[in-house]
Amino acid sequence: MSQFWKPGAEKPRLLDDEEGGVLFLAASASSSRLGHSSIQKQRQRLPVYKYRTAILYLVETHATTIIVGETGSGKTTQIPQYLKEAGWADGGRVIACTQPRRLAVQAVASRVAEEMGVKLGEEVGYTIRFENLTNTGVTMIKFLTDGVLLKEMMDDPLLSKYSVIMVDEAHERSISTDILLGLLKKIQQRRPELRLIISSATIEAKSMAAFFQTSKKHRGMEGEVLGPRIEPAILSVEGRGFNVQIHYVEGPVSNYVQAVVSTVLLIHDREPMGDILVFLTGQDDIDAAVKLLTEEVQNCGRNSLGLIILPLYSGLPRAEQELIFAPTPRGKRKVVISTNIAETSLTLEGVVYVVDSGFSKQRSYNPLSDIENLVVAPISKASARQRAGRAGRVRPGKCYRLYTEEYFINEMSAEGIPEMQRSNLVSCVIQLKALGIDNILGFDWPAPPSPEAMVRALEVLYSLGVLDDDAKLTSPAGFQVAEIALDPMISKMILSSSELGCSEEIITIAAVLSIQSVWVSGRGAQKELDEAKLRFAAAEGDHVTFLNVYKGFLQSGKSPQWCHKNYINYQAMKKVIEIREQLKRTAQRLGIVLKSCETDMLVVRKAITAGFFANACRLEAFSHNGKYRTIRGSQEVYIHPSSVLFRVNPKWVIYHSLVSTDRRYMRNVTSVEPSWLREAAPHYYKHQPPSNPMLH
Ligand SMILES: Nc1ncnc2c1ncn2[C@@H]1O[C@H](COP(=O)(O)OP(=O)(O)OP(=O)(O)O)[C@@H](O)[C@H]1O
Repeated sequence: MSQFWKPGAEKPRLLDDEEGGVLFLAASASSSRLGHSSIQKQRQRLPVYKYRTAILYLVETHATTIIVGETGSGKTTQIPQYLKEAGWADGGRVIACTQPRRLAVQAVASRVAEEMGVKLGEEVGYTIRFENLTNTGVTMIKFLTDGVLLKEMMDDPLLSKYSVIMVDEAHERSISTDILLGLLKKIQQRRPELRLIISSATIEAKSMAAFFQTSKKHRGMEGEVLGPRIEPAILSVEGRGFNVQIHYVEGPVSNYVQAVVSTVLLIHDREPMGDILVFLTGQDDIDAAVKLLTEEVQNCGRNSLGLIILPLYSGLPRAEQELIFAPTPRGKRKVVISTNIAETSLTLEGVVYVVDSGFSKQRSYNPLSDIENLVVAPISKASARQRAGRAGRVRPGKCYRLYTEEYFINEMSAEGIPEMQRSNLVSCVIQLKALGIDNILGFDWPAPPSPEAMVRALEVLYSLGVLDDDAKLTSPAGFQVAEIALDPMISKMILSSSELGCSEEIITIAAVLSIQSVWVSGRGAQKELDEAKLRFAAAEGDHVTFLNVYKGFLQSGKSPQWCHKNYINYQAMKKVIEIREQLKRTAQRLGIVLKSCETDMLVVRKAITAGFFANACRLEAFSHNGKYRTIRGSQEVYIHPSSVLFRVNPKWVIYHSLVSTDRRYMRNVTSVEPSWLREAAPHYYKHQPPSNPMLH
């Protein structure tokens, strides 16, 4: 291992072997078996405990408190409890703590309930989309995603039941977090008694403080200043849990999936027991790594029984995701191979080793071409630290970075670019409109998006019939699209399917589009996979092919063997069923009639066009290599090799998303008629007169 790996120069800041040993022993038993007094002792050992009084004082006296503390210092699990102990949840008030990700919401809520010795869903609860485990009048601490808190604002614009709102992991700067920060600043001006805590491991505290600095004081009848101090307080929590030794590769890695597999095997062969958490980019990488690792373990005659290999990504069914929390059986080692969904707030008790590929899938958006891509891109130092922080939470750990130390120091950016500035803003604008924010261009953002991106979003929403001439939500379509709370293009497709009589089919398609892929993307079986796809392939394209796969899955009695035989990802299909059920409930709530069009795929394609007309492309005349151009923006794009329309190259297509590798590829493609585009969005294509060759 020493030839490949070089220990990092960074010195451990807190390493107390004796204490580590004690905690290790305690935590190696499942924490549910820990006594209450043990848990209380653990709580008091966390670095944040020393700051309890300071935190409570600052929250009492300041409208906004910014807390910066190393990962594992105890911010997420402890601060809400301190607030509750200090009375902030008295009188029916609620303390909210937001997280960017659902998995973290559930995990942290159940940990805090356990620490408080209460049943989850009572004093401590959580809400994520489609799932509310709280008890009104009883729940005092509520964990929720920032997206859910935004949704709550639709019914209660001032979030009046909350006394303190803690926006956790603010450094992630997801679109929802940024919208939330902007809106909370507004709410504070109307509700001086509301307290905000912005917490993160690495946040740029000064710029965040500048954002929350407001000159507007709350004054009483006599002009006296009322309420807490309006300039934000900044508190830095020193110290972290346990030491994490960082190792870097000596030279750049050419294939990170392969490198991940070799590193896991090396750890398994040479390092003492302890689970491994690997960070890769997405489902395809993860599936490939799981397959490769399983084969390696079997082929090399290693003790395969010793390794439990678990994938983790958002497209996995809940039950599968939760396997990562199960205690590792004695004598075995768990390897969790994950996207960045496990990057923040999660504590996996057994994890001692982290392997960091240095990459993640990130959105990138060019407002001039109006093209949004999902690209595999290098992570920031902030992310790298979060990833390393998943080890060393209940005992010392090691992190293996698949990049060089020089790269980390000199080339990796300190923070990621806020999602707001690298995304298509269609969903963001609709959310703000639904919350009654009319002057979107003048909204006070923590990091303003480009005006071009805003204008593009307004234009698409207008063409989708979601906004009217005054840029207000239309009724009922605009409000319904906002209520469905998916990508507005998908929501519009669902609404149109109701009129076209194919909502059953379109809801299935919407569910499939919400996961990364229904196919097994293993290595070395491309030919078999292609053959399997042919069995389901529909001439109309990928969307109708998904309907064939779904039908086949139901006819097989949802059989895992059938999936295996047909190179279909069984877990993904279970997730499709799960999401489909949720969408059905939403559709019913909105009064959408669930109806099947049976075999009439023309209406299905029309409904898809009604949502995705903005993603239309035309095959270039005389193109022999399948080159398409987008209608708006005239960008060069190609059909992705995974599409059933690859090499078929119909003249007109629409796509669901783009990925960039050597070229820009369209994923999930369906052939359409140009006349449907004009029908679906006359405004959007109004600059493309009938005489324009692009629309013929
Ligand atoms: N489920 C759990 N099982 C065992 N210990 C846990 C669990 N959850 C939290 N802890 C302990 O509490 C510590 C603090 O966790 P917490 O999530 O509050 O930290 P944090 O400062 O918010 O870190 P991060 O920024 O990484 O979320 C962990 O390092 C760990 O020691």
